[in-house]
Amino acid sequence: MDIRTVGVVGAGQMGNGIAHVFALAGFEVTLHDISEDALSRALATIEKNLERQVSRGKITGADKAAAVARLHTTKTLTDLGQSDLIIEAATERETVKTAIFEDLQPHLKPETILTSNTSSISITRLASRTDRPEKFMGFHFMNPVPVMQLVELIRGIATDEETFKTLHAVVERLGKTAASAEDFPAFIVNRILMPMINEAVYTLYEGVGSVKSIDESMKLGANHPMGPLELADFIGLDTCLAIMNVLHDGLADTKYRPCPLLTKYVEAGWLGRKTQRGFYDYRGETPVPTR
Ligand SMILES: CC(=O)CC(=O)SCCNC(=O)CCNC(=O)[C@H](O)C(C)(C)COP(=O)(O)OP(=O)(O)OC[C@H]1O[C@@H](n2cnc3c(N)ncnc32)[C@H](O)[C@@H]1OP(=O)(O)O
Ligand SMILES: NC(=O)C1=CN([C@@H]2O[C@H](COP(=O)(O)OP(=O)(O)OC[C@H]3O[C@@H](n4cnc5c(N)ncnc54)[C@H](OP(=O)(O)O)[C@@H]3O)[C@@H](O)[C@H]2O)C=CC1
Repeated sequence: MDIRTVGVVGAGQMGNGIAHVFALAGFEVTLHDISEDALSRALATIEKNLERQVSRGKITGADKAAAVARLHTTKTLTDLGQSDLIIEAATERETVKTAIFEDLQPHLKPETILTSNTSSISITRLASRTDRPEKFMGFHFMNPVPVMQLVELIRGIATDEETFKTLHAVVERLGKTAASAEDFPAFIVNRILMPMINEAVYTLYEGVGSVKSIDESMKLGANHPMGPLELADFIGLDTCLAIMNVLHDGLADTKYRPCPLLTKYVEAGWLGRKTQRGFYDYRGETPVPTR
């Protein structure tokens, strides 16, 4: 199937990155969010990140202008109905995602492919709540989307070969690399990455190290580009906790138990960069560790 028009649901950090790379690659993109604020912030972020690519000589000013012209926003979910491809990138909560697909369904063309950018939730279960499980897939981008090369492709039990091939070709058109993962909790990247982040939070909780020493250790001692706590703040602590809960519930192994300190930060509303406070406080000039 030839994909030309793309509807992105959720204009948070992933939704804006996904809209950015699709518009730059020549797709017509409509970005939806329930909040007007989120839509304006997303457009401002996309403009800033495109400008950064222009200033580093990665794209031209004309590429940027053309990408911006291909970007549309809406608060009305049904405006996405005529898209060839839907990418759901709303909050990591199954009830939120299921409701979005249910609301969209009556307005879709029969051939529209549905995908979710979920970090962890069962693709088979999300697909089973739609009228087209054979045209449903996990389409997992990494953060920051304009920079990261990988896209995980996750088939549900009913996903057909044509859908897989179509999305594989879309990933190539974006200039990214696809990796196939089976539909088990958190797939590949987060099955490995999130327990490491959770272990870093336990290391902090048990007083083995401070925020600064844990992050410095992993940056300088293991050559990670960001320390695990800095990365957790970057991803969003609510998303990290949601993924750990899916691993814990789905694999029924105590090794995936979310650290109580991670739960506490989320309960405080300290969700990381997006709320300006997490393992670091971002309200000043430079990030200050909170422990
Ligand atoms: C939770 C999930 O479900 C799955 C996930 O996504 S897990 C998270 C996966 N992501 C990671 O692990 C990210 C780890 N961190 C990194 O790789 C790096 O710190 C980083 C790429 C984010 C930033 O790198 P840095 O060297 O500190 O910063 P900086 O020099 O400003 O940026 C590096 C490059 O990225 C570009 N860049 C950074 N953010 C960007 C953005 N949002 N948009 C466009 N370009 C961006 C910069 O322009 C720069 O480009 P050049 O190399 O051409 O100069
Ligand atoms: N953060 C990361 O590093 C990665 C995240 N993901 C996945 O991407 C998805 C989005 O994550 P992320 O962008 O970080 O989250 P954010 O919290 O940044 O953004 C989520 C956005 O979805 C909006 N939203 C909530 N409910 C609805 C709805 N019913 N309809 C439309 N929009 C809605 C939220 O609005 P409001 O704020 O008003 O609630 C918010 O703007 C999640 O499934 C996450 O697991 C995948 C890869 C990496």
